[in-house]
Formats: sequence, C-alpha cells, structure tokens
Amino acid sequence: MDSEAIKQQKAQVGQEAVQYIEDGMVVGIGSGSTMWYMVEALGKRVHEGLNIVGVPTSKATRKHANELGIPLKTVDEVDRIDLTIDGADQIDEHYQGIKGGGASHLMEKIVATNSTKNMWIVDESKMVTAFNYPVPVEVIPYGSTQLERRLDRLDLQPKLRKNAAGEFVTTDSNNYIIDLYLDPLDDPKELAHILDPLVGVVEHGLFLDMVNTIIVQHATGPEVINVR
Ligand SMILES: O=C[C@H](O)[C@H](O)[C@H](O)COP(=O)(O)O
Repeated sequence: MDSEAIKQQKAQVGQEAVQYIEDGMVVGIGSGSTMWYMVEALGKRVHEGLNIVGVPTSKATRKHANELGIPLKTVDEVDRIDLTIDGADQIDEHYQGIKGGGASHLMEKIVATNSTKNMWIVDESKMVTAFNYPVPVEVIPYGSTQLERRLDRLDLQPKLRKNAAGEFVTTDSNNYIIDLYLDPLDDPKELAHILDPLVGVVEHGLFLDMVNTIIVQHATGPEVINVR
C-alpha cells in the first residue's frame, strides 16, 4: 500500500507530465496508479480544448480515458505515436526499467516501441541502484507450469502470479504472468537474452534502452532526466 507521501508524489508527477503534451499530438497512455493521475489531468486539458488522440495501453486505461472524454485510437489505427507517457515499477542507475507490476507490460511495450519518444513518470521510491523488483514475464497459459519449472531450473526464482482468491492472474491478452524474484538482478540485458527465445514467453517487463525522459517526483519538486 502506498504511503500518503508516495501517493502525493504520484499525483504531482502525473500532473507535471501533462505539460509535455502538445496540441495535435498522438499520445501513448500508459497504465497503473501513477498514470491514473496523469489521465485525470489530461482529461481536464482535453475538456479545456487540447486536441490530441490517445493510444491506451490497457483495458483499465482505455475505460478511464474514455470516461473522461479523451479521444482514443488503438495502436493499429494511428500512423505514429509522438510521445508515450507511462509509469514504471523500478528504474536503475543506467535508466533501464522494470514494468508490468500491474500486468500491462505487453501492450505498454508494443506502444512504447512504436513511439517517437518515451517518458516515464515516477515517485522517488522507484529509483534504485540495482533492481530488486520481481521481473514480470507474460506467458501463454498452455504449458505455463512447465515453463515455470524450466525457469526454476535456470535458477530464476519464478512464481506464477495468483490473485487473492488463488486464481492465476490473466492479462488483457488472456495470458498468465510469471514473476522472477531476483534480488538483486545484476545484469538485466543478460536476463532479457535468456528470456527472449524461450517458447511460451510472450514478453518480459524489462524495458531496456527505451526511455528518453524520466520525471522523478521528489518532496522538493520534479527532477527531469533527459536520457537520450
Ligand atoms: O503493469 C503495469 C505498468 O507497467 C505500470 O506502469 C507499473 O506497474 C507502475 O505502476 P504504478 O504507477 O501503479 O506503480
């Protein structure tokens, strides 16, 4: 559960990020609790006359943005995405990211890789020296227990994600999630190389060499990091 201070930072950075959205843009809209605040702020600006098209990255974001009257298209209906704004679970000192704590990283990564620029917005608790957050891997349900065993044999500390009722969590694409409890994760690129070719893996939550700008919200104000 977020502390009040973290919630406040999420709200602040969500509101801050909207300033980077310009009239006429096609905007990728990420998912999660930080993005919830960004979507609220974007809804207000659209209501005031900002003319944009949003490309949501999850069913939850689509529903929220739709309720606020933000014009939406799917990733396949647009000819470009100028800027995608999204949250992150952790960002390391090389500005690599882990995403998918909310099981949305597959669609988020598809939208991100089709975007001219990517911005992540986070509260300061997300910035770490080395990753210690479970790496989410979206997998095809068929054979997922075998895949979990295989990842275990590779010593990757896998666990199929379940909800409070003990059921497998399903993603918006009707897949399962296997979380890899690696603490610390020393070499995210090496892990990505291990995961990428595995049969049954749809996409992992390592977002490597992908972000252009990060806004980190501190108690004292926002810090803008221009990465590339
Ligand atoms: O699957 C969820 C997304 O990758 C989120 O962007 C990420 O989990 C961060 O979410 P939150 O802002 O709720 O911490």
